[in-house]
Amino acid sequence: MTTELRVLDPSEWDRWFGVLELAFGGVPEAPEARQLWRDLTEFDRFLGAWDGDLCVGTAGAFTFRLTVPGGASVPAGGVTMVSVAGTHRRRGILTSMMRRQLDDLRAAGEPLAVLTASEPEIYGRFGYGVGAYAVRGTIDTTRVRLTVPEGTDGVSLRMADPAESSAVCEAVHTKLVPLRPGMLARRPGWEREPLLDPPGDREGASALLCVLAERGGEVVGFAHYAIRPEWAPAGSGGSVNVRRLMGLDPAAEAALWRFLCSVDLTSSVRFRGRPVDDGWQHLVSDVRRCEPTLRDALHVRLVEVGAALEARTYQAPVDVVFEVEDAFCPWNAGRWRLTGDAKGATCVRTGDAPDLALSVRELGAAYLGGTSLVSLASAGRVRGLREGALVEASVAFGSPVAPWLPHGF
Ligand SMILES: CC(=O)SCCNC(=O)CCNC(=O)[C@H](O)C(C)(C)COP(=O)(O)OP(=O)(O)OC[C@H]1O[C@@H](n2cnc3c(N)ncnc32)[C@H](O)[C@@H]1OP(=O)(O)O
Repeated sequence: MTTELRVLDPSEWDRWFGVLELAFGGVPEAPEARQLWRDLTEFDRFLGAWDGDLCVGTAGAFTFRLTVPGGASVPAGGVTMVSVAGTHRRRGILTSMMRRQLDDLRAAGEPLAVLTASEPEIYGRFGYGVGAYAVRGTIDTTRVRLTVPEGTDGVSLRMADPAESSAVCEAVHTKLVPLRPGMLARRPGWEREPLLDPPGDREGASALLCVLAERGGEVVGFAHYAIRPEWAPAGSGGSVNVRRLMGLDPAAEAALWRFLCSVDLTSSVRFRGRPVDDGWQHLVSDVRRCEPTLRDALHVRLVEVGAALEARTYQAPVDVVFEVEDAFCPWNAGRWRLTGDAKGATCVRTGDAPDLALSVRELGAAYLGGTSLVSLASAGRVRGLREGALVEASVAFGSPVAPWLPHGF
């Protein structure tokens, strides 16, 4: 079988998107979601695999800038909408699309690729590591009490129309982007994404609601959520389903959590996709009754090892030689000397003896500071070759703020 891989033409989009929908189970996207994804499609960066005039594979890359430890905003391809038709699976079409995409990203000078995976097992073979995890949970609000920080009572709350308040919510998001590794600066149009609320996806819950947190007339946070009341069909007690919650300071966030935990006729708050170092864990009286569960969130691939490692800073001085294995992008393979600290870094080719041996996947996992090299070494995925090098590098790669991506793409 020969499959042709080419950039997507706008006239092909509907057929192309149909292949993606079918690969994801055949439930069609709601019209407003479909329209948004079409509007966000960057046609010169989206690929279709064709068997004659049959579309059999899809993959795209959004143009993002990724916040990295130290606060720099680094060009990153946001790999998305990957699928292969069921009739053509396991014949290497995904592999050929990943090959082409990483070559294209490299040619475009993007040192990083990121994605959120439908299944975590798919992308390791292409050099992606899990760079950020996220937490989901359910707070039993009949049993859990919150202790909020000073200043929380000074935050006022106001219900707002989600569409009308979109600009102020987006402004809160934009202010937070440089403060957390893993967050993405995106092109115009993405502010529509949090408002997607197809009735078919609500599962008995209300339409999207928005509450704004304000102080001195300024919006300092917001929560997007829906309520599934006690009497909703298939409900097992009323719940508040949090879609997004963001505050510019601890009091703003606590005010929003306190509000959501006290909605009448509900007995739980369900959330997903929260950062692993989220403040709620320390507000609650009983973390067991919140059932936190860890899940992979952002997968990171160093497209150019040298440029990527130079683009971030290091929270402690580091001077190590990595022996990097990268079978899929062999231009990265070999020895690299990373020298850096909190002010900056250089990462250059070297012939010196290696201090640490690892694959590019582990570098991707550790890159945002959310997964420690020591932890990876405990699973045999990083090998220390010089005494002290593993701890030195692991401390340096860490981040005081856990990486987080508050949305999918
Ligand atoms: C960023 C995103 O968009 S994530 C969305 C990913 N898409 C989906 O989950 C939609 C449903 N699934 C699909 O469309 C397809 O099954 C895909 C895209 C996951 C795989 O496409 P294929 O063309 O079958 O993959 P390909 O033949 O290139 O496989 C390459 C290797 O990955 C392995 N692989 C492929 N899919 C999976 C999987 N879901 N889990 C584990 N391994 C997998 C294959 O076994 C193969 O291994 P091998 O080289 O050792 O033989």
